[in-house]
Amino acid sequence: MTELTVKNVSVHADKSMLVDDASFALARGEFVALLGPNGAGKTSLIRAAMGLQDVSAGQRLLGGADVTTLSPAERARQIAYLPQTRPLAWPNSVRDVVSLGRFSHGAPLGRLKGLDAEAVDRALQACGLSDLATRKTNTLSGGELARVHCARAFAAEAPLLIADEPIAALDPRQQFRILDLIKSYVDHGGGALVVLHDIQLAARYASRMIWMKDGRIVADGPPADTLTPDRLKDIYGVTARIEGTQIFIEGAV
Ligand SMILES: Nc1ncnc2c1ncn2[C@@H]1O[C@H](COP(=O)(O)OP(=O)(O)OP(=O)(O)O)[C@@H](O)[C@H]1O
Repeated sequence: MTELTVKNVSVHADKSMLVDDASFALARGEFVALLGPNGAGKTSLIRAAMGLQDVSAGQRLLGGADVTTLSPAERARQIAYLPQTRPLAWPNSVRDVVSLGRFSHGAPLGRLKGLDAEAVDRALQACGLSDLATRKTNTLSGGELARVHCARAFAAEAPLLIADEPIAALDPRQQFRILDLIKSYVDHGGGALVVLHDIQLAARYASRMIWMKDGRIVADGPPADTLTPDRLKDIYGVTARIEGTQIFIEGAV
């Protein structure tokens, strides 16, 4: 079932067109990679899709309802959002940060109980953080912190997840770990839209790739159909060879 539908959405800021007539849908059971060069409009599009950014045209439907008619908590119960910038101003414990994922369920501040506490425990365990639950977040490595942010998103136990560059600045093992966690979430019935700059990893994990350039979606489909040397040349301005699942980027055009 399609949970999130974006129809002919455009976003302007001042006189600039950030997103131009974009349409896509995200359903449960899909791992969708959103790709495109810096400044293509990926973050603007996903923020618009969730109703966090005003649009100049188009519709955003979440579970059939216009997102703008849903409260922030109602939206958060349906879409867990892992933004690109994830400030943690205070050195809270890992468990407290992951618990933030339950606020959309009305969980109170302080120690969580019952179903909320169980959801936090499940998210900590899924992300391999049970042993780090009492650690302060300012003592963690970048890879551990990335897993904390994932766990916070998973703790919401929302049917959809939107993650904006969740593997930026992580080493290869940590990148696989995060993408494996998202894959497992999808295998268990979630739907994920993930902004990625690593084309190879996107092709390996995604069931669908949405390609953006200059604010427009220029292709949307399985890697086998949409990942081509011509696409990489058009979108990123690079020459590339593709052999099976291997992508060899040879240089700038
Ligand atoms: N509020 C704003 N006012 C003016 N321009 C903006 C505003 N927000 C974003 N932009 C511009 O819109 C363009 C698209 O930005 P966006 O963050 O959506 O791109 P992106 O594809 O997510 O980029 P990246 O891969 O670098 O994160 C950029 O050129 C950015 O400078």
